[in-house]
Amino acid sequence: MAPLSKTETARQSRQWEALTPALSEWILDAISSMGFTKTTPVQQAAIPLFMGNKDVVVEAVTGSGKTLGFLIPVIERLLRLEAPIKKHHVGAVIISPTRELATQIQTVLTSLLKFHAPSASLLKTEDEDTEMSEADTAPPSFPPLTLKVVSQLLLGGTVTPAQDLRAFLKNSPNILIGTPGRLLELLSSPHVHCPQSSFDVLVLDEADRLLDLGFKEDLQKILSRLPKQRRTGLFSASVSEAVDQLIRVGLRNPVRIAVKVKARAAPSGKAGEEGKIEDKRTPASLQMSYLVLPPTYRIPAIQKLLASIEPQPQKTILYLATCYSVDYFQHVLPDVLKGYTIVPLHGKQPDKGRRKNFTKFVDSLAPSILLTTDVAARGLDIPSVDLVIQLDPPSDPKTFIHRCGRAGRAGRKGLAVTLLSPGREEDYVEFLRVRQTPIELLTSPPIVISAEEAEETSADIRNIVLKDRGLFEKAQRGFVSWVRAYSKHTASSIFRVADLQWDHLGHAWGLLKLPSMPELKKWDGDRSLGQQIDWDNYRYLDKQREKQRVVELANPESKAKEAKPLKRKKTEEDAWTQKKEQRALKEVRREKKKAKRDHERRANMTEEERRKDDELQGMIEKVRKDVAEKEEEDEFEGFSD
Ligand SMILES: Nc1ncnc2c1ncn2[C@@H]1O[C@H](COP(=O)(O)OP(=O)(O)OP(=O)(O)O)[C@@H](O)[C@H]1O
Repeated sequence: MAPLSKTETARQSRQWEALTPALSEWILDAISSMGFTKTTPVQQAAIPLFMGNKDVVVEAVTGSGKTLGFLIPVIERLLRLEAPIKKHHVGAVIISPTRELATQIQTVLTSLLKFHAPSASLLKTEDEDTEMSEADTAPPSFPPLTLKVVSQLLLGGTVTPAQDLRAFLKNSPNILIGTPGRLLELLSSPHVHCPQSSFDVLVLDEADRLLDLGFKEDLQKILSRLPKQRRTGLFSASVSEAVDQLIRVGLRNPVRIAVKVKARAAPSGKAGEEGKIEDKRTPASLQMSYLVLPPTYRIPAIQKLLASIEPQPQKTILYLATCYSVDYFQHVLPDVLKGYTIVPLHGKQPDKGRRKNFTKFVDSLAPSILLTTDVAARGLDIPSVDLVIQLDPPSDPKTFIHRCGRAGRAGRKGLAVTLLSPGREEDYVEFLRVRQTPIELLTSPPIVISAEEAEETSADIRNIVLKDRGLFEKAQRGFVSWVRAYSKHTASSIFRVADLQWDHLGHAWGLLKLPSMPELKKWDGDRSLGQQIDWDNYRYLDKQREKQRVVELANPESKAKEAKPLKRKKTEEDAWTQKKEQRALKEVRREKKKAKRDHERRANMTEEERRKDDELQGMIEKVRKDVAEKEEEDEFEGFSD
């Protein structure tokens, strides 16, 4: 691949009008009305190449304007075809890993197309919902051979595949934007055509994520349904080795465009010595920081951070490791982080709720915190997010820059803070530095937490849990899922279950006892966490559940009787639990053996060899765990809660 000369790019003017080939007048109008006076560096480099006849692989920091960097060339290419694309033929496909991101791409596309009269005439307008006369709302008509861009959004969970097909047949879109599964379903229909004569361009947004194990198969099937003669663009803030594989499969002599940021590294400490200038994979406007705190100090630290940042953060994203942890903390945090609207968002929420919550966060006028998982790590463009907090670093280090990059977008100031535990987790800082993602200790605002404050917050959380037995169950489930996620960190030599301080974690979560789980088999600490709970009088807030509990408590036989019809399910669950425990035990044993082997193998390695070895082992481990997790999730889906 021929890398683009950076100096050459820098010399060019950053005016939209100066791009060659020149953009259409209506696109220039659209961009100017959006208030974008200059191109961003990635747009400057990618638009002319992708509009011309080049395949591109584009890596540019989060929030740097990649969406327009591919949408403008896609539109321009379709509108420069010699004749309109035939009915039920597709000219372009844009693939995104999440529904939210696909929806966002569609929104940006629509806001551009409003400026293209022939395409705008086919957009559904708000007027359709008003009571204007037909004559007022009738779209202007254009000769049949006028080139137009019509798009369709394809998302799992919203409408059925049959409805997608019906909409396709009715509107005959020439751009499809969607998540891989739904796109594949539509492209598999014999009524949807992508022949060489019509199909022009494919875009993979967040390309590296699309190549992760979960999507790879669908993606390859999609590729097999598209003609080989086409333009292809891969866009992401983190182009990994996996993308290099795809380049070999689907791209022709692509140009690689890498827009990185130069930053001065932290000085070595020697007198008069300045830090070196290094490449950074995160935007200059984003301050990337960390705090080292024991588990019980973390929520008080978040309280303090929110209180000491000036001006007060209006939109914050707080990342947790799992859906079940979000499901638990959404009930606890409103009482602990007072003054903030807490909005939960995770992949196990029903689709309608997920969309509603996302809109609630985006539209909120009050200071709000989106409590979420990696489902909201990539691509989401909510310009008013000024703070990102990672209560847990992500299992996959690639996700790290995407999570942080939800703040500090398009040159706006942002702060991303990652919370690490003292000890081995502190090695994560160096681990990130080597990956051109330097983070620095947060010193301003200073966050100092006393042991009393930490204890008080744990007690507050526990008191919230004590009000509802249902919350206790959510806490237990959330904690187990968190431990499981922790054991799956790619950087497995940094995040080790064996190093976890169970009692501290239990208090930090407000647990009333530690759940019984294989990871705790050999732990001889106090599983009751020093709590004396009157379990018989510990009530559910939910009236139905409480009634049932009281009946069962008074008459244990009725419980046995009631349980009878469920016997088959119970047996299955028991078997599942046993199987899970055995698997986890095996895992613990294997990890121990592996740690011993690794120690012997690495004893004579240089630091560089060790770093490479870490990367390699991490990749192997991730593939193994992804497969195991998928198997386990498939089993788990079979049981209702
Ligand atoms: N030329 C421009 N000038 C100023 N702002 C711009 C320009 N182009 C795009 N933006 C704005 O920058 C923000 C980030 O753009 P976008 O979402 O495309 O970033 P991205 O590079 O795709 O980020 P990520 O890697 O996180 O997906 C958006 O709010 C967008 O409207």
